[in-house]
Amino acid sequence: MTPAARIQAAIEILDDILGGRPAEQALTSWARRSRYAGSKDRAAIRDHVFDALRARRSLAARGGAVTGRGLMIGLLRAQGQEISSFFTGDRHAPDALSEAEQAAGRNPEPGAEASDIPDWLWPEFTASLGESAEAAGRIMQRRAPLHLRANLLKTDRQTAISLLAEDGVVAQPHPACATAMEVVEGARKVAQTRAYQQGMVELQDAASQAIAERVPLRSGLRVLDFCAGGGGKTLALAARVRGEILAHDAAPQRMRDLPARATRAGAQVRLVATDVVEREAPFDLILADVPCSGSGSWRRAPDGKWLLTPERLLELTRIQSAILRTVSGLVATGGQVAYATCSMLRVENNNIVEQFLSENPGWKQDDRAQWTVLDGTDGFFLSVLTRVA
Ligand SMILES: C[S@@+](CC[C@H](N)C(=O)[O-])C[C@H]1O[C@@H](n2cnc3c(N)ncnc32)[C@H](O)[C@@H]1O
Repeated sequence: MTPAARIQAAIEILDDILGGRPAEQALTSWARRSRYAGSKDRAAIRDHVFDALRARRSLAARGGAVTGRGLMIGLLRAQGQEISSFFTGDRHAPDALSEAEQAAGRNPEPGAEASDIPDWLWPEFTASLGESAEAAGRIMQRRAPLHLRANLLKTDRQTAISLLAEDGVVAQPHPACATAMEVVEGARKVAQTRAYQQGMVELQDAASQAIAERVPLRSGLRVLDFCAGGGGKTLALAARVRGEILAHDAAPQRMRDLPARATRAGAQVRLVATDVVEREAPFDLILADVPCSGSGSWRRAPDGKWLLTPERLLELTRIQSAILRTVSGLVATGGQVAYATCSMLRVENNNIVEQFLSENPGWKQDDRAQWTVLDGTDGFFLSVLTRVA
């Protein structure tokens, strides 16, 4: 496909997404009906679509319309590209710009629009990030870095970096924690490397790894990952100890790949169904990596930023408080709960913990940490709570 044909494909997919279809489904549906597209075409089109979605609001201002065409015109303008060399009207290329399209478009307004944050969320976003809000918004307009975790059950970070290099992937240590690496070259080759296939490295954001490193874990503790999902943090915890980590999720199908991933990683993980969690209690340590807005990882799933509503955010905070109450009943005196989100919003982080502590005087907070996109990671929050009475 020519560069112009890729842009036309991105326009069609963006229109599908703007019509309400989730981004991944829209991309898959386009790929199914466009068998002529090779893997490089699909990757380039996906990049266009995600670049446009991350900065949807400011690009619509630049391009003059909230349509696939408007966003791609805005994207090319933001990149300083010559639009007429792609919008030619030739076969498979987008139609040439009309006079109205040439005249439309403006620079985004400073604040929420230039930072690509919905207006309703801007007060909460600025209250959460303070003076860094606009800088954080701008960072989130660009792609997230690719991070790997060295699996300490099988290797160390430096050996992993050397092994990856042998297979054409250049990675360097990331300062967030001792296992984290950032891929600086060869990102698309990671899954083919021996280090990945032999379970020496896992794909995982550096702050997600930093949470697993900071949780007060030691061998011999009874540990439950209560919201295990695909098991990214379960495996990172399991890599730190001898003995098993128990994994639970209210949607157990989310954990379906976890046993195979654990075997590949050499980790001991046991899945626990919801109806037997209480029978397994009390635990010494529970990680509650609760469902959240995902505002810390909107670079990876940018349609989440535009689909979030005030009502959904409120509902999420209620779910978060309810999960924290549930897990607090599953640890004995002296036991700990590590509450975590991949959000940068106060309402899902400090506010939930403060409310829990005010309602539960037998608990105290022992540790708290926050990572934002300004740290070169996704945004994450961790609070370690101890049952003292
Ligand atoms: C942020 S994700 C977990 C990500 C995972 N820990 C990781 O590192 O890959 C939150 C998970 O919580 C689960 N969940 C939602 N409500 C829950 C509940 N009431 N109890 C337990 N898990 C729940 C969801 O199914 C989802 O898999």
